[in-house]
Amino acid sequence: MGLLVNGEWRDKWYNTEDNGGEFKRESAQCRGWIGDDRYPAESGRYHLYVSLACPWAHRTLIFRELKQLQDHISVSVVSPLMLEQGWSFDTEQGSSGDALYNSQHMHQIYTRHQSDYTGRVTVPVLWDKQREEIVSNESADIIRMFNSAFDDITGNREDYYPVALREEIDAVNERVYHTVNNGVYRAGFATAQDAYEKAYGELFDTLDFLEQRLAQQRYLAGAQLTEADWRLFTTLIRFDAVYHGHFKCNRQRLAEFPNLSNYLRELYQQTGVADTVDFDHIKRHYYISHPMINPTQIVPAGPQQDFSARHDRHRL
Ligand SMILES: N[C@@H](CCC(=O)N[C@@H](CS)C(=O)NCC(=O)O)C(=O)O
Repeated sequence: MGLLVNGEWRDKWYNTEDNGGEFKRESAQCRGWIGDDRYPAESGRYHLYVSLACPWAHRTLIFRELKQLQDHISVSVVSPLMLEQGWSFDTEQGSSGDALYNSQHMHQIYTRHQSDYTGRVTVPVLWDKQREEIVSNESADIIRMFNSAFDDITGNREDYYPVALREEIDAVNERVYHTVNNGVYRAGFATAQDAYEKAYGELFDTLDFLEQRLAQQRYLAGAQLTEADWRLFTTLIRFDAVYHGHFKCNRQRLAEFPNLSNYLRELYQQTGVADTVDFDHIKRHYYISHPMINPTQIVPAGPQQDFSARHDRHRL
């Protein structure tokens, strides 16, 4: 685990000391947009680098399924283990290999984009095969592009960010991002008790709020499934297997929230979504890649979960 400094890899963990023990996530640096002059929407031109373990990358894989982009955007999957060299393409550990350049490590993709790149080497990455550069390494942007940029190519016009619901979606996203998506990391990577307790408190306040909301409406922004739901989904699906124990988010398990757990099963059962969920990668990534949290690197055998079980969301 580390970062690039002027194109050189340095093996270094997150610095929480300068922030009173709080984990602060760096902003993504590459923010290009499909549909702009540089990056026209074309079938076969773009490639996604993802980890099946990573909740941010997971969003992009879900949108690739929902928007039927599988034949238009190719994918490489990194190994679940993020160790001294960061994300790797170790096929023995479950990576698909780098389909474009046969690289060994993800940091080589970043230095191919910019030889003196400085910053963390994160997934997902949307890569332009023609210009040989990163279009975007921000999942929130990538799913917005996937939502509409390729509609003329696929003919799929399903809209997960409809104009009429944007204000509502943006408001939910804002709270869910800070307190849930990033909230579990703020709890898990905290190196001071008060920083951990703050993240823990905010996380469960938001889960209580969402549980209430889902008692009255089927989805986060109302009667229609939107981007806000998919952004929450990738954290919820990992909750009991990883965040509850490994990140100490243990006031209760997600399975103990009746509405959230039924809602989670409904989302999991949408066409194509179950294929994007890989608990082997998810569990091995977190429990092995963070030795300061889990020094034995033992991967827990449980919990037993069945997301294909019946849900009750039709009642709303
Ligand atoms: N803002 C980014 C965050 C992505 C991110 O932090 N990914 C994690 C994996 S879950 C990563 O690659 N971390 C490596 C690191 O921080 O060095 C996004 O949403 O796309």
